[in-house]
Amino acid sequence: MKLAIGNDHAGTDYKNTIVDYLTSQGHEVKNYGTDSEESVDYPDFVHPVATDVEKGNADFGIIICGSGNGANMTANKHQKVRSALCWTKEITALAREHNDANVLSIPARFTSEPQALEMVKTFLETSFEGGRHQRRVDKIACS
Ligand SMILES: O=C(CO)[C@H](O)[C@H](O)[C@H](O)COP(=O)(O)O
Repeated sequence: MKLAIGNDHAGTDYKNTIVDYLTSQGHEVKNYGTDSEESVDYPDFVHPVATDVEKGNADFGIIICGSGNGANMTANKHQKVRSALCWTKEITALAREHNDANVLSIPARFTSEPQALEMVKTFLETSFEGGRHQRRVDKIACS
């Protein structure tokens, strides 16, 4: 898969672990995140991920900040992006099954690293169920 990942200073360690895992699995990963722990502004590192997903240059995006909220809000400004803030494997599976999420937002300061990795695996392995959920997803967009 083609994946795009972005993070601020709160997510650098998690990003490195996730990128190592994804590349070891043969995924193509574009890293838009900061590689430092110096304080930065999360929108600068999230908009490029959302743009890639929106334009079809990435199958999925993964974004990481301290709470996951700022990154999630930023990504969801993009028309074709459905970014889900997730903190458990179960919520992550539902974000794919019911919401057809195409971006996973991880709250690095409120999930363990193994749990974040588990969420990434679940996100990529879980399919959208369609059916009644498609109708609801179609109603999310406002133009
Ligand atoms: O969680 C975040 C945005 O939703 C960011 O990662 C920041 O860490 C958060 O805003 C806290 O800021 P700080 O500069 O790291 O104290």
